[in-house]
Amino acid sequence: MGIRTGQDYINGIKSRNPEVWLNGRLVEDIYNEPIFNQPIHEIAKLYDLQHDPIYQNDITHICEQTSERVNNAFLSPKTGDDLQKRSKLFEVYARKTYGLMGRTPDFLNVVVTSMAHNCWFLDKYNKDWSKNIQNYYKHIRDNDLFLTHAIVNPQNDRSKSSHEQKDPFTHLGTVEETKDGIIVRGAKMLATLAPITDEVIIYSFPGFVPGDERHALAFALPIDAPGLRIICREPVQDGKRSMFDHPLSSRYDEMDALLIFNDVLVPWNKVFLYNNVEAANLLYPMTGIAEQPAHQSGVRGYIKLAFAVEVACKVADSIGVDAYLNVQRDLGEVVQSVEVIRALLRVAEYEYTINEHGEARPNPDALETIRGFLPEMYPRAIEVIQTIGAGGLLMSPTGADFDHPDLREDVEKYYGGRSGVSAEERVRLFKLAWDLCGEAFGMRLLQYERYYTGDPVRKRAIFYNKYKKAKKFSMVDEVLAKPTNEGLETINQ
Ligand SMILES: Cc1cc2nc3c(=O)[nH]c(=O)nc-3n(C[C@H](O)[C@H](O)[C@H](O)COP(=O)(O)OP(=O)(O)OC[C@H]3O[C@@H](n4cnc5c(N)ncnc54)[C@H](O)[C@@H]3O)c2cc1C
Ligand SMILES: Nc1c(O)cccc1C(=O)O
Repeated sequence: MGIRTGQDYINGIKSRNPEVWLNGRLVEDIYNEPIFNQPIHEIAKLYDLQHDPIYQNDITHICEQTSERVNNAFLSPKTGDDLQKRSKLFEVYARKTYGLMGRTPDFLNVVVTSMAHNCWFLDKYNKDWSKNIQNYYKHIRDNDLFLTHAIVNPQNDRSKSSHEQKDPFTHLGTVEETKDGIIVRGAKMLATLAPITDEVIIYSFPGFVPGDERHALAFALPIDAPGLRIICREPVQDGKRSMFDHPLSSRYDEMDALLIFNDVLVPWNKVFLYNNVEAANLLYPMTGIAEQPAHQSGVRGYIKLAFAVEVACKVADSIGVDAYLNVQRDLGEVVQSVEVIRALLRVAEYEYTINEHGEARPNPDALETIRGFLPEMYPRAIEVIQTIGAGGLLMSPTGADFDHPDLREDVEKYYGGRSGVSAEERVRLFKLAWDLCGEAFGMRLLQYERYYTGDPVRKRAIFYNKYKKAKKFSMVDEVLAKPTNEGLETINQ
């Protein structure tokens, strides 16, 4: 089949009936559910880009194995040029969604591509796991599927390991083996976009300890697998909000969900790892599924930060406050933060390495530095929007006020910006800014940047420890090894 259109994607959504709970009710029709409908259309637009002659060559390629056109997320990067092709895809998708949708189809398709490319790792433990991931990769590539994932255990008691939780099946685990596959029970979080995807892949961040064997597993399933329950977080919009009043939250809200597996059968051919703590802990560091999606996150995060910074600059300009030194300083700072991320991305993409398995990997230090700083830079950009927009962010009238003839004159007079900025221009800009920096939608976007990659505190600590091992701080040793009487000898002669 190869690349799908937006309509193909929508037809897929309509053909399935996952068990999705939203606000205490079972959603009967995912496509027509107002809260999901617009985000479905935003994803569909990305699928359509694959057929758009302006974008097609930038985001797709002809598959060597099938001679069909497939998305660049399925390209196993072997050269720097391949990394560039991927980068182009990430940038196109991110620009179309302003970086606000983090888990567009490219993200997990890159994860599975990397796992399959590094099947040597699974091969060491079990040849079937390795074969299964390779077949799964072909399945999602050739059917151009959209995946969600859940790699974190629910937060019940973080001071205890999986097998120490009150109920042994709080964290997802295997109940039994059957001739058809494994039966799994328990929960996993936090599956972004789950209700509007085709399939789910389950694996874990490292952290299992001996005793956790039943929880150490990886597999994939269709999103409507019998027994899989999806409980959505409270929506940040009702699906009926006006695009005038909420230009971002009405379009780009990515629903997040908890996945509960009520004795779900995972067929053997979809099991990628099972009953093995060591393999489950090494999957993330060994198969490129940290670095390859971090490239997507880096490009997407760059666009999102650049977008927030543009909003800050436009808000300042629209009310003439960017004439003040303090405002210029803040704007200069956040513009520089965008430039820092842009530069780091170039380092990541050009200082790549080819590993012994022939896979091109972007520079991990640069990507990890992005992952370290974005959770600080993005909230700072949001703070700058809040500070510069100040009370005006809360004062905006609604689109309905603009439409009412009795209010028109007041609205035009009192809501306009600096000379040349009409009331409608300014109000629409401020509403967009408020979606980003004040609404629940914007706060979720901020929380996403803080936590999408795991706990930033522990990530930084891991980075430091690796850096220390690799660099050994040899310049200091070198200078200290110099003779302490070097200069004195010549002076005394
Ligand atoms: C908007 C959003 C979307 C997301 N989408 C996805 C998704 O699609 N798929 C997915 O799998 N995940 C997703 N995530 C989840 C993400 O992977 C986790 O939020 C992240 O890994 C952090 O884990 P946690 O939220 O369980 O926090 P916790 O690990 O519970 O941490 C909570 C706090 O306790 C501290 N803490 C906890 N344990 C320790 C420890 N051992 N040592 C020191 N400090 C500790 C942390 O520093 C933190 O401050 C998403 C998260 C967000 C916010
Ligand atoms: N956050 C990640 C995820 O959810 C899947 C794969 C990789 C990551 C990551 O940031 O490393």
